[in-house]
Amino acid sequence: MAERSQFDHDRVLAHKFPESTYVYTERDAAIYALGVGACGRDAIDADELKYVYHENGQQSIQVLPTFAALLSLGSMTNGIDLPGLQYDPRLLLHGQQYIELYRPFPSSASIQNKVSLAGLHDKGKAAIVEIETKSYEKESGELLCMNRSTIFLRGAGGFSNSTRPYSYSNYPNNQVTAAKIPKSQPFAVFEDLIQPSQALLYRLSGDYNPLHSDPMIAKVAGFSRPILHGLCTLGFAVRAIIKCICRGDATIVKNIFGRFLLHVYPGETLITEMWLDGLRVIYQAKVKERNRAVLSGFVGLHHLTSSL
Ligand SMILES: CCCCCCC[C@@H](O)CC(=O)SCCNC(=O)CCNC(=O)[C@H](O)C(C)(C)COP(=O)(O)OP(=O)(O)OC[C@H]1O[C@@H](n2cnc3c(N)ncnc32)[C@H](O)[C@@H]1OP(=O)(O)O
Repeated sequence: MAERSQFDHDRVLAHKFPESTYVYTERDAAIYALGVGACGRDAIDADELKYVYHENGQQSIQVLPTFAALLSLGSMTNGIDLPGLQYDPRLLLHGQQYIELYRPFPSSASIQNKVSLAGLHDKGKAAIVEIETKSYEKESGELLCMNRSTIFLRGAGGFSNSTRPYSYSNYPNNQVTAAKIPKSQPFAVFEDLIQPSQALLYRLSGDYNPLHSDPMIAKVAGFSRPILHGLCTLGFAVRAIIKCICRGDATIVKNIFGRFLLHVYPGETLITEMWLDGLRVIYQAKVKERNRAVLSGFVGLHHLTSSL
């Protein structure tokens, strides 16, 4: 545990994160799409070929909305650097991700990321850090998306007074809350196999955390073998929602929230259950083999498709 004397609330809140740049091309968007299982069951999938190939003579490939999460990764590849917060990077887990999309992504772009601290919480056994990243297209200066990434640092809690554990956040509590899963039958269910090599493919999109590829590191972190990236699981679940609820039209996705409840092993089967609640899709993803929920959240839509 970090020593209490090292924690200085004012210093932490005054901390400035460096801006980061992220440049991507169509190739990156296609590798990402394959990494989250697009066309994984059917190489000519009518809803998904457009994410990996210039189908029907289209000028550029389309970009999945969850690609937005990669933009926030750039600011964290060297770890989370907060004054007074010490943690073992091998025990880091991704806790939650919230994404707001302001317009569809171009198939290639140069992005400027502005990064800030959105939250910090002392949970005793763990510290929770929330990082907000606003991503602007360099050429137009337009804001493309906002990501809020919640990082769960096991063993790094206890840095504040235990009778009044430190908790700070700079956004409304009701903006992102764990989704309440309805008791009713889901509106739609989608089953997908996560290939045994999925994490090895997904990491090529920029998250090279060895927790997802190195058996020894995975053991140190408490897992029997390397686990799947949380954002890969999120990509699978949102792709299922785009297929089943958006009828393949990803442009109607407005925002995305997911809480990672439990790790996923590559090679497992993911079942995504979806419920419609107005313009919000509540979802839960379960691992079939262990019958355990691993991810839950919501996807907000601009409108419903006419065929629903
Ligand atoms: C783009 C940005 C990228 C960022 C870098 C990411 C790098 C990646 O390479 C890393 C990954 O992808 S890791 C893989 C994905 N994540 C996971 O597999 C984690 C799955 N979840 C768990 O194991 C547990 O929920 C666990 C361990 C997280 C929590 O379980 P418990 O220890 O049992 O916690 P619990 O006692 O239930 O709760 C303690 C307090 O913590 C809050 N909390 C719990 N789960 C949370 C979660 N997932 N996210 C945020 N907060 C969470 C609880 O609310 C509780 O607080 P309180 O007592 O105030 O209610």
